[in-house]
Amino acid sequence: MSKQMLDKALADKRKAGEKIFVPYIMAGDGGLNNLEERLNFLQESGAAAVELGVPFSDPVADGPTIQESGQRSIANGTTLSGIFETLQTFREKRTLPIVFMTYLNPIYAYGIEKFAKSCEEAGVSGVIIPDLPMEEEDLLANLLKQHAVAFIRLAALTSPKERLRDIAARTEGFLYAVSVKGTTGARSAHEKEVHSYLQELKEFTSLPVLAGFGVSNAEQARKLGSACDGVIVGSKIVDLLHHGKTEAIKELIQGASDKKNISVN
Ligand SMILES: O=P(O)(O)OC[C@@H](O)[C@@H](O)c1c[nH]c2ccccc12
Repeated sequence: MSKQMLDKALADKRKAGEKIFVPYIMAGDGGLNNLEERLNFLQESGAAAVELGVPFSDPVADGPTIQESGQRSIANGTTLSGIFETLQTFREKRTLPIVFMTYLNPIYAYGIEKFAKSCEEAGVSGVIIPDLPMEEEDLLANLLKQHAVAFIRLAALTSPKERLRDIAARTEGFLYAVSVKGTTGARSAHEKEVHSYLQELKEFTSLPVLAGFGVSNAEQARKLGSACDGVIVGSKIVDLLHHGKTEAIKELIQGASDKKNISVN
């Protein structure tokens, strides 16, 4: 059921000819009691879904902005159980699909089977696990399937073509196209090869391809979005939220999908 919610939300955007915008926020940054309000705000601002970070002490793929956000969240006492409980409290009202971004360790510590079950119960539509290589994913993949939770795979710029094809064939919900070589964080520009990489990924899957990493303004979002189905923005959103600049978030989301201004490369 929850996977369906994600599939439908993304398909609706594509049918309407709109680009997909998925903001990332860290659960528990500022306290878990702001979560419902933040999700509502992002939905009203035009987000198609939200990537919700689960804080972890050793986040290998996170750049400084997301790391600090995770540390604030941990200092607030955020746990995976607490996040599930909070999501449960407004599950019925919620129409915005949520995907978790978490590392394998918190899932292991919580219990893999219990994790898949809790995702279903809390209405979590999908999960992204950046430190779980394709070769090791079987056990978790089956459990997630049983509980109708989309297992969103990540493609990397450095992966050979055959591997990208394989990853694209396996992904569920959407394909996360990591668009920089390195960790998360705002960057001034993307490398030229990103455009052809995104177009190639589009050929490998009929699911939406979303570009993430290094997108921090509407122009970058439109540029990358013109080669795929939309973008994921993390560090910039986390930073603006932390400083209470909600208007700027609205402008960023709306500017990213402004059809009048699509720049052609
Ligand atoms: O922060 P950026 O550069 O906008 O990138 C997105 C990113 O933050 C989010 O998707 C994310 C946060 N941590 C991750 C770890 C791996 C993959 C993705 C992520």
